[in-house]
This record gives sequence, C-alpha cells and structure tokens, in this order.
Amino acid sequence: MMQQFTPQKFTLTIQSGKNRFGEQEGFESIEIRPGDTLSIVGPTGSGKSALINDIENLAQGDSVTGRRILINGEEPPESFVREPAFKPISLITQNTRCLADLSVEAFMLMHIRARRPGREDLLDETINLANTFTGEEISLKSRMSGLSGGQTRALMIADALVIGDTPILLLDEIENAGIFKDRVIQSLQGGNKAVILVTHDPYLALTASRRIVMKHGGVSSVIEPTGQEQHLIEDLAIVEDRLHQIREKIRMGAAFSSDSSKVLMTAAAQGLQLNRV
Ligand SMILES: Nc1ncnc2c1ncn2[C@@H]1O[C@H](COP(=O)(O)OP(=O)(O)OP(=O)(O)O)[C@@H](O)[C@H]1O
Repeated sequence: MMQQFTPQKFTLTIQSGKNRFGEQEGFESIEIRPGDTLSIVGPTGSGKSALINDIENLAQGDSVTGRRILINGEEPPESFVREPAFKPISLITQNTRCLADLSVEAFMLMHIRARRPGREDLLDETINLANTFTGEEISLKSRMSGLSGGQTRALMIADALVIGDTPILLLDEIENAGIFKDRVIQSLQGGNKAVILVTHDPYLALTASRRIVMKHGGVSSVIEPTGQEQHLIEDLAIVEDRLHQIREKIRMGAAFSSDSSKVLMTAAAQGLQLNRV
C-alpha cells in the first residue's frame, strides 16, 4: 500500500554540509513545507544539481556535500528512498525520458494503478493538464517513446501533479524544455506541494518565495524577498510576454520587417510605463 502524506504535517529539512573547500555552508537548516516555492540559482558548477540530488536521495551525510535531509524532523526510513510508491519526492529534469514502449494511456493507467488505485478518472485530468503545458498536443494513443522532449516533460509534470501526488516536487532547469513555463508555474503554485526548482530564468527565480544562492558547491545565502523586487517581477512579466509572442511567431515561420523592432520596443516601453502608474 502506498504511503499517504498529510500536507499539513509534512516538513522536509535540509541540514547544512560543506562546500567544495570544506567550509561550512551559509545556513544551519532550511525547512520546507507544502505550498512553499524555492528557486536554486548560481553559476555553472556551483552545486545546484548536487543540492537537488541530496534532496532526491534523502542524503544522510553520505554524499560529497555531507548534507542531511530529514522528513518531519527525523531521518527518513530506507523505504522512502528505495521504494517508488513510498517516496515523497518527484524529480523532473531536462533528461527525464520514458523508456517504456507503451501508449500514453497504458503508461498513465499503470501509474494510476500503482499510486492511486481506483482513480482511473485521473487519466483525462492528467492529459488535459499536460496539453495546457505544451503547444504540441499529446494524444492517449501516442507512444511514450515517440513523444518530443517538450511533450515528455509536460506529461511528467502533469503526472507528478495529478497522479504522483508527492508533497515535494523538484524541477531541474525545465525552462529549456519547450513548455509554457508560466502555465506550469501557475499550476504548481496552486497546489499543496513544495516546489524546488533549479533555474537560470530570472522570472522563475524571482517569483519563488525563497531563493537559494549557490557558490563553490555550497549554499552561500538564502534570500527571502521582502516585496522590494515586486516592480522588477512585473516588468519582467511584460518582457517575457513580448518574448513569448516573438518566439511563437518565429516558430510559425514569420519573418520581420525593419519596423518590428521599433514596434516591439515602443510596446514594451509603454507596458513598463503603464506598470509604473
Ligand atoms: N559541496 C561539494 N563538495 C564537493 N564537490 C561538490 C560539492 N557540490 C558539488 N560538487 C561537485 O561539483 C561538480 C559540479 O556540481 P553541480 O553539477 O551540482 O553544479 P551545477 O550548479 O548543477 O552545474 P550546472 O549549472 O553546470 O548544471 C559536481 O561534480 C559535483 O559533484
């Protein structure tokens, strides 16, 4: 029987370890509860994936960083790590691929039977949600192995949200995955999960409720926004929207005239000014 977690009672704690130079990290412990969003930022090689992996593997001082991950204040039982049905954490990376040569329908039903027996109704909900995340529609009859990278990620995220139902969701740089990230984030924020995402995307990084900054393989600081960044977030949303429109036009094969840039910059400037009023 699968483990059910009560969101109100679930806490994941990261206890600090050491950076690449053997120095203690810049925090003692970080507590994460369902409903929290945390972004992990930092330059290449700064230890973002290592942090995500520590959380995924529920490290107990046994990784290169020496961090420990507690569940509800205690060392989690071995079954949380080894048995997929008990694991309270889902991880989706850019490399998440499905090797099963099944139809989408058969794969999803298999997962529902393992995690949510009797809830076959979740199949449609999952596919519909996945199709809001991707521009290329996924059908129940598609082969899992034939899905594009964007379709696979869209389906895996919808699956983690609707069927997996784990209290912690880890996303490793999903912004490059050919999905509508704003829609994904909206869905993630509505749920009773904690979302921890590694990102190089300014909008995703700033909209999280806490920002973990990585340096030399360790956490150098944890920023808790005070509201001062709100204007910047609103401006970024306008810029993002313009970029999205251009990206979609390019995908559809559009070419642009020499006026396009002027029109774009004026529209963006107007948007930013309106935003200031
Ligand atoms: N605290 C640490 N002590 C020792 N080695 C570490 C530590 N943290 C990370 N490393 C090692 O440093 C290397 C780079 O770390 P990692 O892949 O996590 O960086 P990253 O920020 O995810 O990089 P990228 O942005 O390129 O994906 C890895 O080999 C990792 O095992």
